[in-house]
Amino acid sequence: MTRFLRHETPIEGLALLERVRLGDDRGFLTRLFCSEELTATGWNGPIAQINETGTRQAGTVRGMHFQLPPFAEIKLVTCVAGSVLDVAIDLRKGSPTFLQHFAVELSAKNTRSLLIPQGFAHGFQTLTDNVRMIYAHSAPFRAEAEAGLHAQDPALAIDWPLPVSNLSVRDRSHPLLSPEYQGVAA
Ligand SMILES: Cc1cn([C@H]2C[C@H](O)[C@@H](COP(=O)(O)OP(=O)(O)O[C@H]3O[C@H](C)C(=O)[C@H](O)[C@H]3O)O2)c(=O)[nH]c1=O
Repeated sequence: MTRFLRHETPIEGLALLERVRLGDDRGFLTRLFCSEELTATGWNGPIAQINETGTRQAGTVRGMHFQLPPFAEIKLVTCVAGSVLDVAIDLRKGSPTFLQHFAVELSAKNTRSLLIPQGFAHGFQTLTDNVRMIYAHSAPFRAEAEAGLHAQDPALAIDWPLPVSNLSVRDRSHPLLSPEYQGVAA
């Protein structure tokens, strides 16, 4: 029995996964990752890292992050406490959906995860206090490969549901996109 139902999004390669919840009188079990199943849905390698973030206040935005090649990464993003608006932006050079984004609510309740291919920037806004996020990464963290877009860049036109707050110093410093920006090799 599959534990992940894949839902396509308007952006090719970016998939919304519904993690099937197995319940009984004690509660439930859902899988956060399954190499057998996820290979078929786009995760084509080992997990290099699994990270957790905790965010105290609603309205906080983390992002919009990506790693440059050769450390570009697939990310599987899951919310295990609270809820967020999760956003992935297509940065793939030549993509027909270049610079378009897809936004979806991830929450501890809705058992959704976003499977984000290489060539995308990722970020989220917390919709509740005390959010916990789990990320599986297909590439190791390399500070020298870190890059980011500004979450409030008018060129991205992301409609954050709450007033944006608590941007990190680094996230506040991401430059706005120039009209010449071509994206990243996917
Ligand atoms: C990603 C990462 C970061 N770090 C260090 C670097 C900084 O000193 C510190 C916080 O990193 P950052 O400010 O990039 O963390 P977030 O802003 O919460 O980024 C996270 O949220 C956004 C939405 C994402 O998409 C990132 O993948 C995810 O890491 O942890 C590590 O040591 N290892 C790692 O794998």
